[in-house]
Amino acid sequence: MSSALYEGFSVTHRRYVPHAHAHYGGSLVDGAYGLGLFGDVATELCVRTDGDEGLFAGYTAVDFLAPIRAGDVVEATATLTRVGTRSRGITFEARVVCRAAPERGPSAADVLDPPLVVTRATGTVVVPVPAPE
Ligand SMILES: C[C@H](N)CC(=O)SCCNC(=O)CCNC(=O)[C@H](O)C(C)(C)COP(=O)(O)OP(=O)(O)OC[C@H]1O[C@@H](n2cnc3c(N)ncnc32)[C@H](O)[C@@H]1OP(=O)(O)O
Repeated sequence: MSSALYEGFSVTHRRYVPHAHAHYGGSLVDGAYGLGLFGDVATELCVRTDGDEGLFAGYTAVDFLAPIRAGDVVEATATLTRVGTRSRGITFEARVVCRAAPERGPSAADVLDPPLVVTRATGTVVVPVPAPE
C-alpha cells in the first residue's frame, strides 16, 4: 500500500441507536457503544486499504465529549493518519446527526445541524504482512 495514496482516506458508517441499547438514566448508552462503532468503521477501512479486517492493537486517547442516547442517529468516521509496516494509525470521530424530540411526541425527532460531536479517539490497527505475489 502506498502511504501517499491512503493517508487521509476515510470511511463513515451511520447507525440508528436502538432503545434496547439504553443503559443509564436519560436513555444514555455506555461509552463502549461508541468504541464498537469505531471498531466496525476501522474494520471497513482496513478491508479497503489492506484487503484484511485488521486487529485493533489499542487506543492512545479516547474523549467522551457528550452522551449518545437511544433514538440517536450516529455517524462514525475513521481517517487513516499513519501507515507503518503493519500498523495503521487512525483517528475517529462520532457525531449525532438526528435526535429524538420527545417534547413533540413519542416518535418526533430532529436533524441536528450542525451534528453534535460526541466521541473522538486515536488508535492503532495492525494488518498482516501481505502474501507474496
Ligand atoms: C479493527 C478490528 N477488525 C476489530 C477489532 O476491534 S479486533 C478486537 C480487539 N483486538 C484484538 O483482539 C487484537 C488482540 N491483539 C493482537 O492480536 C496483537 O496484539 C496484535 C495483532 C494487535 C499485534 O501483535 P503482533 O502482530 O505480535 O505485533 P508486533 O509484531 O509486535 O507489531 C506489529 C506492528 O504493530 C504495532 N503494534 C503492536 N502492538 C501495538 C500497540 N499495542 N499499540 C500500537 N502499535 C502496536 C508495532 O509497533 C508494529 O508496527 P509496524 O509494523 O512497525 O508499523
